[in-house]
Amino acid sequence: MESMTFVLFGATGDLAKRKIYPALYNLFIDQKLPQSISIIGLGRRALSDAEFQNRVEQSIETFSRRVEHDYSKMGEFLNAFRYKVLDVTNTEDYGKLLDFVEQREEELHIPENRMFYLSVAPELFDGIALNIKESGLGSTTGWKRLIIEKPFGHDLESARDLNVKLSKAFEEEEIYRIDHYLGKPMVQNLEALAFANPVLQALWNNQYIANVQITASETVGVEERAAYYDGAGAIRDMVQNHMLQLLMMTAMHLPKQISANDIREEKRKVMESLRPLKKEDVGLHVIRGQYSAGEIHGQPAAGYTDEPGIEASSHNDTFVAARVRIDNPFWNGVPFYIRTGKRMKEKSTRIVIEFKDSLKELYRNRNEQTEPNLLIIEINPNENVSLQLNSKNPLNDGKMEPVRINFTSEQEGVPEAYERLIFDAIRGDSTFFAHWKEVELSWEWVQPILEAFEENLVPLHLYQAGSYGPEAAHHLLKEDGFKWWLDKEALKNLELALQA
Ligand SMILES: NC(=O)C1=CN([C@@H]2O[C@H](COP(=O)(O)OP(=O)(O)OC[C@H]3O[C@@H](n4cnc5c(N)ncnc54)[C@H](OP(=O)(O)O)[C@@H]3O)[C@@H](O)[C@H]2O)C=CC1
Ligand SMILES: O=C1O[C@H](COP(=O)(O)O)[C@@H](O)[C@H](O)[C@H]1O
Repeated sequence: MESMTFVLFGATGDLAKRKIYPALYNLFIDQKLPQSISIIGLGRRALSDAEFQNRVEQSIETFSRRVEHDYSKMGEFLNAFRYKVLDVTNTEDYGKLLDFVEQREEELHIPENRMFYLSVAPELFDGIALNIKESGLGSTTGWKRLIIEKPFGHDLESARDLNVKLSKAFEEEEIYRIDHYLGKPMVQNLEALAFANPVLQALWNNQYIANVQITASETVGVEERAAYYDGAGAIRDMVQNHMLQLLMMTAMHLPKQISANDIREEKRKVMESLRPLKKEDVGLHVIRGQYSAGEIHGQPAAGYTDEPGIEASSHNDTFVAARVRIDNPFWNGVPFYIRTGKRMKEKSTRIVIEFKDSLKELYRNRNEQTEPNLLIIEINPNENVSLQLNSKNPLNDGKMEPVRINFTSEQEGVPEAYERLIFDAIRGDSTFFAHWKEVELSWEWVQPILEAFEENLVPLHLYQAGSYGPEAAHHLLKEDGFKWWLDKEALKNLELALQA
């Protein structure tokens, strides 16, 4: 792996502490960092190198999935870290930074390979990129890369504007837009599931699939992020990025080659085939919700408008469900349902693929009932793939019952999303980062929804904290003759039936 400099803007922030340092540490332990690496943390507050290294160590002790007890390893790791005060709006500071980067490159015999990680507020992204270019930090004889955090814009126009500004300093191939869902092992495994298994590959189309359901439900509420979340809502926070990325990963078709460009090309094709929504019709296909007071795991939970920092009159969406149509020959006629919400009954990110049930009538004529076959891909908190089939139970008079076959189970020591993504960026593999075209097409699809919400054209359904979201989200599927699969209660019933 090539030696490099890793420049971290926002080195004193929350994301650096909780995700980035633990990820770098685990990569180091697994020998997945370059032999020579100079890591330069930047922030406004004054810190010595020793104080900074101490903070990094504390963050690893608190947040890393593992800590090695061999202290010399920790010392070796921390030795790569230096800290510089830099106000991102002060152009002079970038000149000083360039001098320091070059000095470290010389000391450590590192070629001019420079990674710039922007872990700062999004309104600072474009200014930093421009200053990197103008200061000469970006003029390297090696490579340069930019890792950028979400959110990428606030709507279609601001995202396009940001992209134009970034592209003055970095080529598209040099920009790594993080969507941490793309770093989750089971999301990365979607590619293998659909493409490396001929049995599934043959069924991956509208001839066999009745509908696809993508759920990301959370039990947490707005927490300490009122200022950001109340202006973003579930639609910007989850749907525009994570949910549509999951949809792309599920609906894309076998590329000519398994390469970053070919996979991105297939994802782009999916987004280009999404049936656009008209602002006036958004209410027919999209459900908007907000949590009211309720109970989570037996504890009382406040309603959204009673949360600290949220106005009593807020109409912000904490829940969104939508029916998405993909107008291409593979998916014509197959609704994709997406659903995400805060303060719901359970934490569960999963994709359920419901297969067509062509034998249902045959069995119904014999007074027997079959359940549809389901492929269940659990992403978080459990990782699992299972298939639900019908089978006769010899202990129950040969009655037809659904059985589930599990293919994978939780494994110890699986790298976290940030570890995988930072590792990929270090070796220049952009497969699991969001390409600008995907981001732009996602904003294009979401834009009428933003406008319909803004103009209150879509009712805001209240749902109790600790529930499965508003009833309207269930009606959305009922209209098409379907239901949401495998909310935990349903799963429990299924297991009880199996045990009986
Ligand atoms: N935290 C999280 O879980 C997640 C965060 N993100 C994204 O990551 C990015 C960082 O978030 P987070 O770490 O939570 O933010 P924080 O507010 O915790 O940290 C912000 C960082 O930016 C630095 N900073 C602010 N202004 C300046 C300035 N003018 N010049 C130099 N440095 C500055 C701060 O340094 P100092 O205080 O020393 O000035 C601090 O290190 C954001 O884009 C956020 O949307 C994305 C997903 C999850
Ligand atoms: O990006 C975000 O994701 C988290 C949910 O992530 P997960 O990995 O726990 O599923 C969400 O809570 C947060 O609001 C959002 O910004």
